Amino acid sequence: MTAEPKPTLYERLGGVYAIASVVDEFIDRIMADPRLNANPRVDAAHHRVPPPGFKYLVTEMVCWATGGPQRYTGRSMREAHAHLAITAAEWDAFVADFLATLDKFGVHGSERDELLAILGSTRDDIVVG
Ligand code: HEM
Repeated sequence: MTAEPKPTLYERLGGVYAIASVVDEFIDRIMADPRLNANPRVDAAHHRVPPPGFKYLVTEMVCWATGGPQRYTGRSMREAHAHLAITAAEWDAFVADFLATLDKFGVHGSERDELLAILGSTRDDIVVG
């Protein structure tokens, strides 16, 4: 008997349509979060960047990072966030928003843990100090 290969995280999440739906809700949530927009640089960028393009890039990145066939075409995390001076407290608010979105879509267990690990792996490139 040959063991079936474990489906990728991308497949277990439901592929691009499911991931794009989660990103859509998540970006709406963070762009309106007063804890994040209290940082004037984040607030300014959130009002300058058109949400559809932002959602497109984040969807591309999540699909790529979870093992999907997409390729991320945006800037590196360090390059995209260096000018924003994001603090540890802002990072924590961002993660709380992410968890609230996963709850809303019923993403639990291993999928939730694996997504949190991917998120956490970028922290040092995004948070200053
Ligand atoms: C794992 C965590 C994060 C991921 C995966 C992520 C992903 C991205 C991506 C893909 C872009 C677009 C890059 C490009 O334009 O080429 C971006 C830009 C941006 N991100 Fe994040 N981000 C993260 C954390 C954060 C946090 C914590 C904040 C705010 C507190 C934030 C605020 C922004 C803003 C405001 C922009 C637009 C910057 C600009 O164009 O001036 N991000 N992010």
